Amino acid sequence: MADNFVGRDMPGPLDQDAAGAVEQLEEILSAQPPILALPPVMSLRLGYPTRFFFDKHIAKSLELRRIHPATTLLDEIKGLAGHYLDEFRTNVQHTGTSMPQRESLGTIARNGLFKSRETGPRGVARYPAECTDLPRRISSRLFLFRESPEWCQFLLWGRIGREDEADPRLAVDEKHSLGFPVDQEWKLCVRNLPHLAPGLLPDLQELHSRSDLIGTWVVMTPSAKAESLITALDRATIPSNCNAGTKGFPVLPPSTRLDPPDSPEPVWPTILVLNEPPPSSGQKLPSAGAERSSEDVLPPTTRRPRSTAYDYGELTPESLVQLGWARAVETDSSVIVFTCGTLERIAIRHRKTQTLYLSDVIDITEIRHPPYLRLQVGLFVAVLKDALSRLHESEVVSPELRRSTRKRRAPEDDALGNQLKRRKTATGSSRTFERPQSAIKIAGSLDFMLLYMRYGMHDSPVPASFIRSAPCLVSSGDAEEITRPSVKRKYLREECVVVILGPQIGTGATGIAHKTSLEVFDAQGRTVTADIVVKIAFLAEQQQKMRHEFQVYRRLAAHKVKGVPEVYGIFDDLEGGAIMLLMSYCGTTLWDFRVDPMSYDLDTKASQRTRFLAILDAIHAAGVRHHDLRPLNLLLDDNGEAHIIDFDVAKLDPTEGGKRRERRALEDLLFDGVYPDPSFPSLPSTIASETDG
Ligand SMILES: Nc1ncnc2c1ncn2[C@@H]1O[C@H](COP(=O)(O)OP(=O)(O)OP(=O)(O)O)[C@@H](O)[C@H]1O
Repeated sequence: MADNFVGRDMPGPLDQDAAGAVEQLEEILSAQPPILALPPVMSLRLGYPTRFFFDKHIAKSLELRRIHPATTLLDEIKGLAGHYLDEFRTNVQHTGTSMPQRESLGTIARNGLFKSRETGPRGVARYPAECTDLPRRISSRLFLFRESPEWCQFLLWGRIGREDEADPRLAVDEKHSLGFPVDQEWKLCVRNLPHLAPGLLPDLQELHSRSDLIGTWVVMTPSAKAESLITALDRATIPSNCNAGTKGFPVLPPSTRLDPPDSPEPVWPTILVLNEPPPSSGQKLPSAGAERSSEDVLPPTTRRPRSTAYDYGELTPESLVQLGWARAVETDSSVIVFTCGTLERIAIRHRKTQTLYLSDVIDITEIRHPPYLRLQVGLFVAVLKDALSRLHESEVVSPELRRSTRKRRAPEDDALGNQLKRRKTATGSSRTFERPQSAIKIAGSLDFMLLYMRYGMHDSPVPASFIRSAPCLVSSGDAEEITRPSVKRKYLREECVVVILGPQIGTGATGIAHKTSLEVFDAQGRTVTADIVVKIAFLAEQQQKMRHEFQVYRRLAAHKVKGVPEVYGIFDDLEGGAIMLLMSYCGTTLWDFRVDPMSYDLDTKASQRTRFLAILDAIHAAGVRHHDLRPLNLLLDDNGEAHIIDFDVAKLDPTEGGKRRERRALEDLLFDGVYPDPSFPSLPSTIASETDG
């Protein structure tokens, strides 16, 4: 398990004296990394992932405003590696240390080639994951475990994010970072850390609790285009406006969010040449606090022909920088590495001046001063040092800005991925959700929606415009299918449903679920609100699943089934990319109510178990089989009322035998704690067609 990564000494030659040890280290770090070779693939698009939807909603104070060259950055990083190697040289404690084996680099490369078995960014990511194994061991030994006789693998590198798994058709993926080993409960794995430098343990624990992803790596597959993008990054211009195209919208009251500060003692002082405030974004916003704008709301004029169409943006130097920057804001990283396995650039995000400082281009297999692996040692030390030095500065930062990425992880088979294998998560908020029917009723009759994001790094400068594409099932249970209304040139404020997305509460195969506040005006002009849940789907398959799920809810609503979410419709993003299912909040999952986090025992009362079975009977009576009954889809609300959610793989008109088997499976789950591994999403077998008898 995760513990394996800690304290695993690499077998090495006999003890060294100080000079010999350093010499051996230098030799290891001078080795040239192998050349990356990937299996050929048919077509991969070097496009901007659909996450650009979220990037349009980054708070103004966190946006990228300026790019500046940092010609001394590589020297700074090289100097840092040198400093810690010198310290190692003078530190007598290491006598008796066995060296990590240089040969391990040899085992990953044959004839100077690193052959990745996988394709796309996954294949490229294997390269740093394995080639930087030694630099990671060495940097953690030099910086964190100064007295250790071992070269343990404490720093992990990999990809996270099952919540929006890497699109296999894309040749770029920005979700890579450093991380620490964790235990089953996602706590920093502190066993076998007796040699941690004094006083560091609480800091590491705090760092891990705030952000378990350190640094941002944007990985592209190697190609002439990827190389030209990396080369041209310093010529990228900042677009004056990359927000949604809505105009005349109401502005939310100012947020109380505090943005994280930079380190008071930057690891890269010579590169920070700018001290003046960031240039303005050039965008004119309506005056703040204009809760009720006198202007009409104007939907964007440039629209995608079909809002459900999933399309990648163009990957240009501008959008590549934007991609890395947005991810760094999300993970609160100061360092962004752009790599395509052949060329690389290191960038520093300076928060105060909203500036990205860009290093010179690094030719991975050619660079000699410093050699690539030595540069990596300095880089990893720099990333850690910066993150730790910012810890005490950012104590005041609102916990809201802490990342919401510690949700369901993508288990990839690299070191970080393996330990990140995790169930989908509900935050188990104690907040009580209200659901005044008046707000829902009014919203049910409106077709135009303004979406604001307000959580973490998001504070929409401009809301996105959405149009209804499926009806509210509460206003009319047996709602007719609606054709998407045509978009009007302008809307009065009272014609708009305002939704303000809060933090994620869970993720799954269909999309990302958020706590959301819904606001509309009533007939008297008063604002009425309701707390709801919104599930967002981006990819074409997700959207298809979501529309199927809606059809299932329609059937359930027509049969007046209680104990399932109330559904308030689907809205499509006018500028493309996303569709959203609006529904009622159903509480916390049984998984989160486990008696003991280490066990699979569920904490339910007899009456709740009976109620879950009664809900399933009603679902079956309506002619629906759920096909995915797991503790993550069984919820108890604040009043202890049972709910069954997640009908994206449900089937209509199932066989009697299928229904009986599903009921027995639910009984097993509720009474005997027998259920599928919650780490994994709906298994293909559960989606299989209804052929059973
Ligand atoms: N109406 C709701 N009320 C409360 N929490 C919800 C609601 N809908 C979704 N969630 C949370 O979000 C998580 C993911 O939602 P859901 O299961 O609907 O997504 P999915 O993409 O269909 O997942 P799966 O991969 O299991 O099919 C749930 O496990 C739950 O924690």
